[in-house]
Amino acid sequence: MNTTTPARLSFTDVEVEYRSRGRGRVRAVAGVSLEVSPGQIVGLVGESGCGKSTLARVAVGLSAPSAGTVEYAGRPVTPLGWRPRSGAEVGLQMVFQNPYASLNPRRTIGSQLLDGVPAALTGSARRARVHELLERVAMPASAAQRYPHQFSGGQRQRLAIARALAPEPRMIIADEPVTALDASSQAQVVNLLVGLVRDLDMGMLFISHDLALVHEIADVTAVMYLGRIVEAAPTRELWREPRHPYTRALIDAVPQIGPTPRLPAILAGEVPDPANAPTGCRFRPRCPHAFAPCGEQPPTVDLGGRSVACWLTDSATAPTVARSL
Ligand SMILES: Nc1ncnc2c1ncn2[C@@H]1O[C@H](COP(=O)(O)OP(=O)(O)OP(=O)(O)O)[C@@H](O)[C@H]1O
Repeated sequence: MNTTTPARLSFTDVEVEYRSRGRGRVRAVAGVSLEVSPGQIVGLVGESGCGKSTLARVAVGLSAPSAGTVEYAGRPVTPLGWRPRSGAEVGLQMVFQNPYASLNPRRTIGSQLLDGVPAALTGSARRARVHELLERVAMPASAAQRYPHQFSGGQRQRLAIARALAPEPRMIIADEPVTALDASSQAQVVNLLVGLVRDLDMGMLFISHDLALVHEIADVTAVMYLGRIVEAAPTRELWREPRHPYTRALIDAVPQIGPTPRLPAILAGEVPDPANAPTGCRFRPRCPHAFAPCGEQPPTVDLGGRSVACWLTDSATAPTVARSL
C-alpha cells in the first residue's frame, strides 16, 4: 500500500443493480457518494431494504457496482482485485450481522484467527497474536481451543470481531453488528467496536437501522432512502437540525424519555420497492412537503460540511417551505 495515500474509503456515484426473477431490475443502490476517513466513524442509517447491506458488500468487493467506483487508499476495490487472503494489504474487513457468516462452525476459534494473522508473523509470534486478539475482545485465551457453538451470541460476535482484526485492517465495515443480539450484549459489542476503532485509529462504516444508536457513536451520519443518500452531516448537527424531511421523520420516530417524554411519530406508508421506484425524488410519495419540483430528482447540495438532496433546501424553488421545516 502506498503509505502516503490516506487509508480512506470512497464511494463515488456507486450504483448496484440486481436482476431478479419476478421483480426484474432492482436498482438497490442508485448513485451513492460517501467517504470514510481513518479515525472516523460514519453511521449509515435507513429502513430495511434501502440498500445498506448492498453498499457494504460493494465496499469489501463481495458485490460489483454496476456503475461508479469504490476506492480504498486510492486503489479501486473490485471483486477482480479482491483477494480474500490479502486482508492486511487491502486493509478492509467486514463484521456481519450474523457472526456465523464469518466463523466456520467446524473449526476451532484459534485456527480461524490464525488464518487471518499476517504471514509475516511466524512460529510462536503467531500464537501470541491469537492470544492478543482474544484479549482485545475480552475473551479468555482458552477460547482458542473451542468451537463457535460453545459461545453465546454476544461472545460469538466478539470472536468474529477478533477474526476481522487478525489481518490488522485499517477500516471496518460493520453491517448491523448488534441487531441480532440481546440488549446487554449489544452494549458490550458496540462499546468494544468503538473502543477498538478509537484505540487503533481505524475508520468504521457502521451500518444500522437504529438512528439512536448511530447518534451515540458516529462522527458523521449518512441517511439512506431507497438506494440514495438523502442527507449526510456531522451527527450532532444532523440531530440538532435535520434538513431532509426523511431525516426529520427518522428522528421523530425515536422515542424520547426524560423530562419531556415523546411518543414516536410513525412515518406513514411503506418503503417502495426499488424495482418499482418512484420517479423524481424517491421519498416524494411519503413526504409531507412534496411539491411540484419533486417530480425531478433533486441534486445533492453541499451546504458546507453537510449535504442534502432535497428541493426544499434550494432557495430558488422553495424558500418559504424550507423556512417552515
Ligand atoms: N441478490 C439479490 N438479488 C435481487 N435483489 C436483491 C439482492 N440482494 C438485495 N436485493 C434487493 O435490493 C434491495 C436492497 O437490499 P439490501 O439488503 O441492500 O437492503 P438493506 O437496507 O441492507 O436491508 P436490510 O436491513 O433488511 O438488510 C432490496 O429491495 C432487496 O430485496
